[in-house]
Amino acid sequence: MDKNAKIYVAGHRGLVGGAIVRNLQAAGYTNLLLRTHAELDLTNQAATAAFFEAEKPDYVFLAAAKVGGILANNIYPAEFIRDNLAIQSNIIHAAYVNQVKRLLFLGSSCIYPKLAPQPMKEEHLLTGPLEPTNRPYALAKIAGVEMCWSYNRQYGTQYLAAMPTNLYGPGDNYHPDNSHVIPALIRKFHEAKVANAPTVTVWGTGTPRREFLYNEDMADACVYLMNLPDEPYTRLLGSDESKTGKFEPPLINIGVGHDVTIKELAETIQRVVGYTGDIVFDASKPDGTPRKLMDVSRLNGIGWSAQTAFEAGLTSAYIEFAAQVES
Ligand SMILES: NC(=O)C1=CN([C@@H]2O[C@H](COP(=O)(O)OP(=O)(O)OC[C@H]3O[C@@H](n4cnc5c(N)ncnc54)[C@H](OP(=O)(O)O)[C@@H]3O)[C@@H](O)[C@H]2O)C=CC1
Ligand SMILES: C[C@H]1O[C@H](OP(=O)(O)OP(=O)(O)OC[C@H]2O[C@@H](n3cnc4c(=O)[nH]c(N)nc43)[C@H](O)[C@@H]2O)[C@@H](O)[C@@H](O)C1=O
Repeated sequence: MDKNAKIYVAGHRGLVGGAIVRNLQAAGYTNLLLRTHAELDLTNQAATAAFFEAEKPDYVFLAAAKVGGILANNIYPAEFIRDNLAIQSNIIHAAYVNQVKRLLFLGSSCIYPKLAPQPMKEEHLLTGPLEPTNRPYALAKIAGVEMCWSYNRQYGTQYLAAMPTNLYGPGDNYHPDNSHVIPALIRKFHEAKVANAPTVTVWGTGTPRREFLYNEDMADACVYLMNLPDEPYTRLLGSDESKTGKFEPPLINIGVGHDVTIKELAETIQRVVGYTGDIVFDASKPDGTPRKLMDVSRLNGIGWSAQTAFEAGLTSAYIEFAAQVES
């Protein structure tokens, strides 16, 4: 991307979108196109089409989505499938109509089957049933991958779908119920420390395994992918199955390549926060997928790997959260 290229970051106030903006600005990109949800509702097809027609971005990072943790996915399944299908469909089509050069669509590791072999490779997509707690969201994201692939095949576009593992970091959503596990536990341990509470309750059995990537690393991977030279970028764009007979969607996993149990995660956050009480597990809450570890060899093979050590990333996230609640 030229430093003055017009770059649209959809979802620029979110955990990932915010980090992409910081990454681009630090690298000297000056022509960023940003709209809040209130300024442009991306579920509105006409408004999205008019925005693209007026602004004609060169590159698009599609980081706007309806996002939440295991409970939010369970409580609001209609919103998770409807909003995500609408946002991605409106943006991908408007990008094609207005000749966007490259688009990076962000999906999620939950697109893979609940019991996929571990670590999960890109080729494991659509090889088995999905995890029920997030199937509506996962199906929307799978449709996004298929849409990128279809537009690439029919129209020659250059749309790539990146599938991040679970993310965390500064700018996260710390809602007590709707958030993901890391921000939820940072809040729970901090509040228990302040209140001198004897226990903190962690959902589920503590046995599921999760892989976590720091949001600034995620942003770095996104910008790295967008800036790849034609070779290897075009190699990642998938092949036409009707010609090659191969199932090769334009897909790339983004992760760190190792995981921890929720129990180990809780103990690490307990240490980072400095909470001295006990942890109890509430097995009446869902565990979700038993394990979803990404195979990141495709990403490593093109020269990118995550840099932030887990405890250092958790410490930065906690410092930001503590500053927020104290201000
Ligand atoms: N967080 C995670 O652990 C993971 C995230 N992902 C994916 O990464 C991407 C980014 O997620 P994340 O940054 O965590 O999400 P956030 O919830 O932090 O941010 C989402 C952003 O999308 C915007 N948005 C939502 N709905 C609309 C709408 N209808 N119109 C316009 N803007 C809208 C919000 O705008 P506003 O702030 O103005 O309301 C917000 O900036 C998503 O595609 C998500 O599925 C994938 C795996 C894990
Ligand atoms: C990113 C990813 O995020 C979601 O899938 P998930 O990985 O299951 O997400 P989660 O972070 O909410 O939970 C991870 C694990 O942690 C346990 N857990 C313990 N205590 C708390 C807790 O207090 N809050 C939460 N949220 N979870 C907790 C929880 O029971 C589960 O076993 C989907 O949105 C999915 O669609 C998606 O893309």
